[in-house]
Amino acid sequence: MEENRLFPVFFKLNRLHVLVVGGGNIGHEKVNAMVQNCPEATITVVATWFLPEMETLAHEYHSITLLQKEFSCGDLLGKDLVIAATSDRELNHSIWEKAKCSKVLINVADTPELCDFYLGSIVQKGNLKIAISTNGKSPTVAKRLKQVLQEAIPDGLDEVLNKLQVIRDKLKGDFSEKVKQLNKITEVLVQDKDADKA
Ligand SMILES: C[C@@]1(CC(=O)O)C2=NC(=C\c3[nH]c(c(CCC(=O)O)c3CC(=O)O)Cc3[nH]c(c(CC(=O)O)c3CCC(=O)O)/C=C3\N/C(=C\2)[C@@H](CCC(=O)O)[C@]3(C)CC(=O)O)/[C@H]1CCC(=O)O
Ligand SMILES: NC(=O)c1ccc[n+]([C@@H]2O[C@H](COP(=O)([O-])OP(=O)(O)OC[C@H]3O[C@@H](n4cnc5c(N)ncnc54)[C@H](O)[C@@H]3O)[C@@H](O)[C@H]2O)c1
Repeated sequence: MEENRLFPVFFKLNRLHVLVVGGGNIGHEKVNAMVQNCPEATITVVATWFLPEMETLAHEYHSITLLQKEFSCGDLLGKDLVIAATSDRELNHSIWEKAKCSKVLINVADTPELCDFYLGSIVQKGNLKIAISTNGKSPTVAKRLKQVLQEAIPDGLDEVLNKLQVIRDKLKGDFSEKVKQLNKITEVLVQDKDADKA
């Protein structure tokens, strides 16, 4: 079976500055995904025009800055991540070239082969977050799986996480003893249901 070799990480977008080039449907979708996860995400969007939905989003989230202009090299200065989401394939390619020269990580929305990272489909329940990737095969399946998991994960799990944090902070002893105790307490989460019935 073919394997997904992407390595998931969870960015703290309030500590990074993201440049999005393109203020149309896809630019809006990507910016919206970022602020839904991190309302303080620092995002600059450069585009020759913006969808009204993008303008509304920028009014709602003050860490979004809209710059109505053509993309230029200088837009990359001080940015940690870039998303090229214009409708112009050649332009997207040239943004990629410039980002590579500047050693900035880039996602090129119309060319998976040029992406240093993909955005995932995201399940969120309180403190829990699960990011899904289909290796770029089918973002629609990722979206559907998100809906399934969102329903399947009980709301009560967040309470479990909060209680476990309290226990974790209280546990004394050396590191391996702490790990042993936490594994014991959480054993119930992976207990075989059939074994319970027996
Ligand atoms: C998960 C999600 C996150 C997000 O965007 O926030 C995401 N795409 C979503 C939706 C979606 N995207 C597309 C459709 C239409 C149906 C279809 O074409 O399949 C739908 C469905 C819909 O909108 O309902 C079209 C599309 N997408 C890409 C291309 C280019 C290509 O494949 O060549 C094209 C063709 C463009 C064209 O034909 O013009 C590429 C990528 N899309 C990815 C992520 C990355 C791979 C993730 C993975 O590994 O699975 C990757 C590689 C790069 C990236 O964008 O990061 C988000 C779900 C949000 C949610 O959870 O609700
Ligand atoms: N990755 C994904 O999830 C995904 C999904 C669907 C489509 N796409 C791809 O994303 C791309 C964008 O699609 P869209 O629907 O958002 O397009 P769109 O036409 O709605 O928006 C294009 C944006 O690019 C901007 N732009 C164009 N030239 C520019 C320039 N020189 N400088 C600055 N901004 C410029 C425009 O001002 C506009 O804001 C398409 O190539 C499409 O194939 C990706």
